[in-house]
Amino acid sequence: MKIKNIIKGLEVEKIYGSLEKDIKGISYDSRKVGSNYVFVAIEGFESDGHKYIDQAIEKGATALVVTKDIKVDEENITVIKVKDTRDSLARISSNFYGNPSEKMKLIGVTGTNGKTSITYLVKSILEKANMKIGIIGTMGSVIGDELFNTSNTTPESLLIQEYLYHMIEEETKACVMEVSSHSLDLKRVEYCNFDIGIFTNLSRDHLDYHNTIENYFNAKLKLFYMTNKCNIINIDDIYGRRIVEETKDLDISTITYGIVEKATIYATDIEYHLNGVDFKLNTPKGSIDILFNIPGEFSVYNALAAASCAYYYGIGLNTIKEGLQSVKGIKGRFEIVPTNRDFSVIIDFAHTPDGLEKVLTTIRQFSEGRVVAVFGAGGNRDRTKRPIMGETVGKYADFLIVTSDNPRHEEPGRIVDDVIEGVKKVNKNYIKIVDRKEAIEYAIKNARSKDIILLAGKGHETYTIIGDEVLPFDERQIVLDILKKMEK
Ligand SMILES: CC(=O)N[C@H]1[C@@H](OP(=O)(O)OP(=O)(O)OC[C@H]2O[C@@H](n3ccc(=O)[nH]c3=O)[C@H](O)[C@@H]2O)O[C@H](CO)[C@@H](O)[C@@H]1O[C@H](C)C(=O)N[C@@H](C)C(=O)N[C@H](CCC(=O)O)C(=O)O
Ligand SMILES: Nc1ncnc2c1ncn2[C@@H]1O[C@H](COP(=O)(O)OP(=O)(O)OP(=O)(O)O)[C@@H](O)[C@H]1O
Ligand SMILES: N[C@H](CCC[C@H](N)C(=O)O)C(=O)O
Ligand SMILES: [Mg+2]
Repeated sequence: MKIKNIIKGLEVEKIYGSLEKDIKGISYDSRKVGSNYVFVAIEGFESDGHKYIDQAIEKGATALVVTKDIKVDEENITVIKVKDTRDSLARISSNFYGNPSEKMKLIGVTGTNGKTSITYLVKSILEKANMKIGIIGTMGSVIGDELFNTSNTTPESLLIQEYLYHMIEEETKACVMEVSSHSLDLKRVEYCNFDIGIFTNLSRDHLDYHNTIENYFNAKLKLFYMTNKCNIINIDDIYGRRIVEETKDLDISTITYGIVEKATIYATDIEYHLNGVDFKLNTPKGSIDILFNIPGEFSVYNALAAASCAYYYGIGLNTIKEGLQSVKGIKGRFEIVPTNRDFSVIIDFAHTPDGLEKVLTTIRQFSEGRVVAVFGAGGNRDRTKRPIMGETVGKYADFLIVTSDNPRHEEPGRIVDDVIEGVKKVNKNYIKIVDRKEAIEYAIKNARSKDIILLAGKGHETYTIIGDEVLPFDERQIVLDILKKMEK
């Protein structure tokens, strides 16, 4: 594609050189530049792409998108100066891949907890309505039958556009994408043509990045100004009600959902079980009973969000029911590990105070023995949530094993101490075992009859991140290995 076509709609400050060159690809990482590429220089948090321009040219870049005045020795290099290279990356990536989001139904899901869960529920329902649907999110991107691992929940704009392009090629005409607050702030989803935006809830997380809850909320709010057709909002959440208020003058539909407040789509007759939750799904077009296979009130909210999305697309209640009920479970979300013993082990991705409260209160509803929690907090992430996580778990569990969860570049023992600071506030029995494998082993070896052991924080992850290293760590396997060892 010619440069002049790639930069359509781009706000340009200055251009040097020809716009007639044919471009084969785009990269914002000098190490991944190929022959006849555009290199987009981004000033990041750790480094500055402008420092790597020479390397980019060496590797074959023939055009540069920059924010700084730079001197290029080579002739024949086109330089395009812009105000914001993250925004420009999103614009040119969308152009390069033929603006794929305009050719499909794109659904964005944002909020602190529940995004991944909802994407899989939406996929299940839409598939029952014979729509082929892709996913972009924490557990990777699903295009056709293939899963592509991504390191971010919402990848960089270039990758989003590439994935959407491949979805179109595969005749997947709908995509449900998790839209993180970082991605909204860092313009990864700019120029995405969203049909629908779904809001789950907002609670404490990511203050390392946003500093205040208000900034975090404002980042999420952006999605609901980007949508073209419908906003789907949980109005039992105070921030959900604010979104409805803030967007009330927009010329698009709003569907509200909830259990407590009077909403468009709501649940009644909720009956909780350890293996799921039953409820009546009520819509303006009628009601239907749902037997949902993931337990907890939070699961009712996730199901309502997904049902609202299907409802907007005109999918009938029976199909919605079929789609929701055919989800037998989602990896790492209230996943019960078979132990064949008289105690239970549950793996769950709760990694925020709210997520922990939700999953622990669900377990408490049915526990006959002790509730034992093995958990920690991630390194190089929000520190302010750590003591609150400790306090929350202390409130709802009977015994706490405080351990590590992806220490990244922090000292694991110190992260554990930050969590314990909160545990101490509630005067519960706890033990500090920094090594997570040893912590799990301790929980299992000391399990009593009818105990429920919750392994929280890692969910679907089958690795642990120490420094920059990603090492294998699959809790399912670890539990099974410990049980086997105990049999000997
Ligand atoms: C804080 C943050 O989001 N940082 C993201 C950001 O990195 P950065 O701006 O710091 O990049 P940098 O390292 O300073 O480099 C600047 C530029 O120089 C370039 N470079 C660098 C070195 C080199 O040799 N050559 C070169 O060209 C880099 O490619 C980059 O373009 O841009 C990168 C490329 O898109 C992201 O991978 C990176 O995510 C990091 C890894 C991250 O951990 N992000 C987390 C906090 C995040 O985004 N999380 C959310 C939410 C999670 C959830 O709750 O679900 C998510 O969506 O994943
Ligand atoms: N609607 C909800 N409200 C509160 N907690 C929830 C909800 N849904 C799920 N959870 C809890 O949060 C955990 C993470 O759920 P999920 O992966 O769906 O969230 P997410 O928003 O995608 O998280 P992330 O920001 O890491 O991508 C679950 O394992 C569960 O403990
Ligand atoms: N997407 C979330 C995942 C957290 C998972 C937990 N295992 C951790 O490492 O903190 C984040 O990056 O904050
Ligand atoms: Mg997710």
